[in-house]
Amino acid sequence: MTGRNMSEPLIEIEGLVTEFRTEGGVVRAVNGIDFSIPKGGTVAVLGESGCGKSVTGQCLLNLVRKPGYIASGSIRYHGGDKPVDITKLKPTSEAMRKLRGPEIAMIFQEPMTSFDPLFTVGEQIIEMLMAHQRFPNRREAREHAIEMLRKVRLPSPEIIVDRYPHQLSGGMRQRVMIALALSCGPKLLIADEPTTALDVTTESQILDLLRQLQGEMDMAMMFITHDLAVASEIADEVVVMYLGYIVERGPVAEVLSAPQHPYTQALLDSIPKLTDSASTRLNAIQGMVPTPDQMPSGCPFHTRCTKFMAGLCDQKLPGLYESSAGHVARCFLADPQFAGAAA
Ligand SMILES: Nc1ncnc2c1ncn2[C@@H]1O[C@H](COP(=O)(O)OP(=O)(O)OP(=O)(O)O)[C@@H](O)[C@H]1O
Repeated sequence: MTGRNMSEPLIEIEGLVTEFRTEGGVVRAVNGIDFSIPKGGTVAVLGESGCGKSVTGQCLLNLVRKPGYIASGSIRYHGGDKPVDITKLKPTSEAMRKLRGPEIAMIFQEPMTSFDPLFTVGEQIIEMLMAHQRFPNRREAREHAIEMLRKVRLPSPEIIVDRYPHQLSGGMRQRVMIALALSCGPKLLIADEPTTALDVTTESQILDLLRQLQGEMDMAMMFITHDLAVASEIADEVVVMYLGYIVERGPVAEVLSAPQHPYTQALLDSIPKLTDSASTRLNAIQGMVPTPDQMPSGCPFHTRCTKFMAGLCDQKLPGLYESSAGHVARCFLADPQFAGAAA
């Protein structure tokens, strides 16, 4: 995190709703979410599979594929001369192409999806740089490509630049994908589970690398993960999603030390602690995330919640209640008025 003013937003998401048309009808994958990503800061978007994290990332790049679409809400980007609402741009427009890549880049769990197997990694970085007119000729673009490979701490970048993706190990490919994503100097990097497929040592090296590059390049990050430990390592703020809703949001230290939502508490209980003995059983969250076409009434989490209150949680959707500055949770138990009445 750089020393800049954390209140200066790079991205402001307001009331974002994303739907998919399916045979069974319209389902909502993202359900009216609001959050900001500060310039130079890192926000982790956390939740189990199917909670809407990746779709949120796709919305920021205006890349939601049919049968999906952004139904309402706004995503304001403040990285240029004047703010632009990404949801108002056509996905194929010139304006969107200028944002996607050079301003907002994305990395994924599986680097091979980012590469064309028929071209060397160097050629692919050079293509990206030439497409966005970053260099007058390919020779200078190649120099920059080698520089980027060096920046992601790859050994012998002058050799790796001429390698094909399949000639590299998983960890190396991940570094090359980061080099490709960062080659145009984006102001925001969306990282969608980039370390999930890696072993623990490589994961920790890639997280360190991302943190260092973020500081060097003064870049914001939206880090999508199902892993609370990873979120705690990398993020300043955390947004916890469940079935397309934000159920808790706040500074990472606050959310982890004083989680307000039973879902966040359950996620915390399900990760191993250093003090656990080898025989300690982890408390997996009971049941599974329902699909959005089977959205429970009331609170989306009530069907799995250990603190479920019949007649309330299954009837009414809780609002977002603030427990401390900037820390909110969508649970009646976090409502100071409710807590006061129950006491
Ligand atoms: N192509 C699609 N067609 C229909 N529904 C979709 C499609 N893509 C996503 N969805 C819906 O959006 C929901 C959220 O998906 P999303 O990929 O954002 O979840 P996620 O939290 O990122 O989980 P994962 O880590 O498994 O990707 C899914 O449960 C699904 O109902």
